[in-house]
Amino acid sequence: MVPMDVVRLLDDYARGDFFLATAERTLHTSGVAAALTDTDEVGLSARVDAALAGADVPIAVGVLPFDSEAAGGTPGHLVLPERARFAGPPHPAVAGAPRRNLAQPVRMTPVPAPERHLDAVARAVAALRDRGLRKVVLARALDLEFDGEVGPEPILHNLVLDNPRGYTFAADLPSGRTLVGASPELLLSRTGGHVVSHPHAGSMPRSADPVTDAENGKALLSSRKDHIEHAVLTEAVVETLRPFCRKLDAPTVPDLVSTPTMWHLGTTVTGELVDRDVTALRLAAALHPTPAICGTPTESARGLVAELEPFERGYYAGAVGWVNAEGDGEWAVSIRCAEVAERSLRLYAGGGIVPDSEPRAELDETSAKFATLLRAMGLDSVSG
Ligand SMILES: C=C(O[C@@H]1C=C(C(=O)O)C=C[C@H]1O)C(=O)O
Repeated sequence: MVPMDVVRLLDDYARGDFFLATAERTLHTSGVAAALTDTDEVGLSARVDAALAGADVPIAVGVLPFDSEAAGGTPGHLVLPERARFAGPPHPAVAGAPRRNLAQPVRMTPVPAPERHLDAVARAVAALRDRGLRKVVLARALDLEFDGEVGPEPILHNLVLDNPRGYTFAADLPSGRTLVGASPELLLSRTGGHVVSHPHAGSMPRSADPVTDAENGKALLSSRKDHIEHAVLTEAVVETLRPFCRKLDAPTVPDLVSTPTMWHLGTTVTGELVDRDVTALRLAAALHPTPAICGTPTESARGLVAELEPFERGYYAGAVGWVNAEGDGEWAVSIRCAEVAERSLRLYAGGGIVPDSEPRAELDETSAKFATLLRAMGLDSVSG
């Protein structure tokens, strides 16, 4: 097989396609041979297996929502494409490629207003204590409106240039909108019997000043609050994967992970499957929603999210990825992303709240997380 040129794959991406770039490979698919949409993720996974068995192009790509049981029922949505092409990773090949220019928005509206988010965090802290939760993840949105059409293509292009690591994606949604983003976080990958998850929790912003930047990384490594937030997550991932695995390893101390905009605590969990019939999609559905984007215990946290956030998350804080006929695949947590409509965009950013969380620091953390998308759009970070 002639290796595909990754730059061409990126240039070929157009609204409606699927694109996922990682440090190891790039995937671009186009066309729709079959589309499967279901609010039952385990059922969806079985339907995808059946469809893949007879498919000409034996891969399925798509998205899982944050909460398929939410009012309005956002379904999981997978497509068996007409064409699928893999290439090597975009970096370093794309280094030096020119950035694309985007129109400036005519309006930027935080949802809710920053003061309301501060209030929601304070209420979340109180609810954790009153209801006995260990953690909840609260998000906010930022709406950008434009005079003319804004396509996902230039945003994806700039995100790929900006993010040498992680999972940079564009996925078509059932609404015809596009989810575009650059997530640092691997929910699950499966290669043969080998599974990997790289959950993230605990955050500090990067800084342009090298001294402050190094201090922020160090502060995160020694923050008790962030280690608690992280331990809740790792425990849940290990517990969920354990029944599927005959061997499972998770280091007891997390790593310091960096993206161009954030520092995080991350733990690489690896395992060997008992049963190779369990696909990457099935495992992703079992793990999702992790405490990285929901909380612990899951159901109470999901309820608190619905009470305190004034919007539906849709496909933000869900999962994006692919699975093939062998059951291999990779699924990233769909964060650091935006939903792109014709003339508007909704960005999302959230953070884990534990009993020691400070509202102001949590608001600032979400502002820092918006920067992944804002930078790709040629905009400065928002404050507040
Ligand atoms: C929820 C988000 O990020 C998640 C929350 C984190 C945290 O609370 O420290 C860290 C990484 C992500 O798992 C987001 O970016 O929107």
